[in-house]
Amino acid sequence: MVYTAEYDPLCYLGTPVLRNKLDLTDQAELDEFETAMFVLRSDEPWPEGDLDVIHYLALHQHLFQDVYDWAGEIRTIRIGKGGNWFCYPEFIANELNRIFRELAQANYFRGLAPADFAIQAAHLLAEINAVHPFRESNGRTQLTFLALLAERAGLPFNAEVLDRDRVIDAMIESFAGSEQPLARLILDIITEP
Ligand SMILES: Nc1ncnc2c1ncn2[C@@H]1O[C@H](COP(=O)(O)OP(=O)(O)OP(=O)(O)O)[C@@H](O)[C@H]1O
Repeated sequence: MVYTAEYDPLCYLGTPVLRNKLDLTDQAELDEFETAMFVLRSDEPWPEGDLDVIHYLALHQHLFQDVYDWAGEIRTIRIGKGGNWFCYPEFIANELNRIFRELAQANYFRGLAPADFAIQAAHLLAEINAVHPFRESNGRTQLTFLALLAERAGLPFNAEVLDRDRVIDAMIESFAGSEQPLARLILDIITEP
């Protein structure tokens, strides 16, 4: 997805297309390549870790290692979407440390009833989305991390519930301060059909 961004050295000069390992300068071709690599890497075992910041970065690195040199690295420019600006780069590391420290303090939402897990996970995802640590591919990393979190909490993860428009609408609402639609979505994902 193309972002609102300042001049970006990560892009091919004069274009919004991100430099990539295949040197694709056509956005549609890059999207196709990105999707194919994501599907392939998602199907492999994911990096081991402790559900902390390092683990989160490693997940992005794993999923997008074939596409971008900077996979797994925190972005260095300001970006936004639909008029919403995400965390300024100079604050990202601190914000991530805070968010994941709070996750550890909440014992990774283990032992919660599904409805409570959904509320807590919605808040977590809303916060990670507002930070938007990577230059690109934040959405897929967020959902992969959610799957990992659910698995570690012993809950199912029904990926077929993931309707793209519903996810985006819920994330946008969460950015505006209303986390209820996102919690509802997560509850549907972790509830046995
Ligand atoms: N206007 C907005 N305000 C806040 N968050 C948004 C907005 N538009 C999209 N998002 C969220 O940003 C994330 C997408 O980020 P990004 O494009 O980096 O990831 P992606 O994996 O490439 O995209 P996608 O999840 O759309 O495939 C998703 O969670 C999406 O819901």
